[in-house]
Amino acid sequence: MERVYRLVMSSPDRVGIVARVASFLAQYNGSILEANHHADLEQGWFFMRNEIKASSLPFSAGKLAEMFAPIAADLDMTFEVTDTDVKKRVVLMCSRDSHCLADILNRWHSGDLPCDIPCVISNHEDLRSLVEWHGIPFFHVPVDPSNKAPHFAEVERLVAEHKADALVLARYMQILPEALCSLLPNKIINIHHSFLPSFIGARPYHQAQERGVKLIGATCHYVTSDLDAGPIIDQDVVRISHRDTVEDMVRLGKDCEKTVLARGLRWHLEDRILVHGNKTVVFS
Ligand SMILES: Nc1nc2c(c(=O)[nH]1)N[C@@H](CN(C=O)c1ccc(C(=O)N[C@@H](CCC(=O)O)C(=O)O)cc1)CN2
Repeated sequence: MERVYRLVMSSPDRVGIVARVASFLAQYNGSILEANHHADLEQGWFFMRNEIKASSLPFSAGKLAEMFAPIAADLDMTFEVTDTDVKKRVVLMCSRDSHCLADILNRWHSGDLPCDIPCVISNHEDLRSLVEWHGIPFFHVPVDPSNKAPHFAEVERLVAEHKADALVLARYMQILPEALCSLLPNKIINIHHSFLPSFIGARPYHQAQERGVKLIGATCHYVTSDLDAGPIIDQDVVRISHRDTVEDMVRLGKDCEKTVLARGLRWHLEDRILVHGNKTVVFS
């Protein structure tokens, strides 16, 4: 695959941003392979994402960031430069349900997810064999419901030890403390098994059954200390009827959860998600 640098930007909206960035890249013969931008007129904010052919530039991704910094400063712009040759290190977290974890591991194993998975952390032993079949270290870190602090201290230690760039909660069923959430802002991805903002928290399918809804769904979102209220990355829904039990919903929901999580993770890995406040712009 062609090595690409990704330049992801956001700033107060003004005329001339696209021209300034394009002229800067053209000045150094930068070949733009993909360009996306969006002006949020309500917020007065501008979002932009460029993919640049790495071999067309006479310098590294780090030098590109250094050369672009003065233009960003002039535009009050925040920006990031990433390099497709540098894979993100994604630590997965799970509990007992295997479908989302198995799907992510399979997509990674087949090369469909361009990331490294340095380890998997779980509060249960159930999924060890699945993870170790893929040759990935599995860490069982039990939770004492009366004192969860040791669990999360060990999770933080493992996250640091494995130099995680992102966490994926693949049906991990514990609420992360603020300290852990703030370690990786907008880099902890959760798959919640409801169409948020409906049915936050535990047992959303039971809540759906109780409410008598005709659609269930899944939501991939960034994790914050506000439970299931972080920036939404992707969602989808499945039709159900009065004939469906909670068990039917669990079965019908699994494909939806897997698809939504995989799509959300891929977009994160490709730097396609820009967060502003509690909302996202996704250049899918
Ligand atoms: N800080 C955050 N942590 C988590 C979030 C989040 O948005 N912020 N998302 C979840 C969501 N989730 C599943 O999708 C989830 C929500 C609530 C609970 C829960 O109440 N768990 C209990 C323990 C349950 C058990 O031991 O079986 C609790 O933590 O007290 C679980 C999952 C994931 N975390």
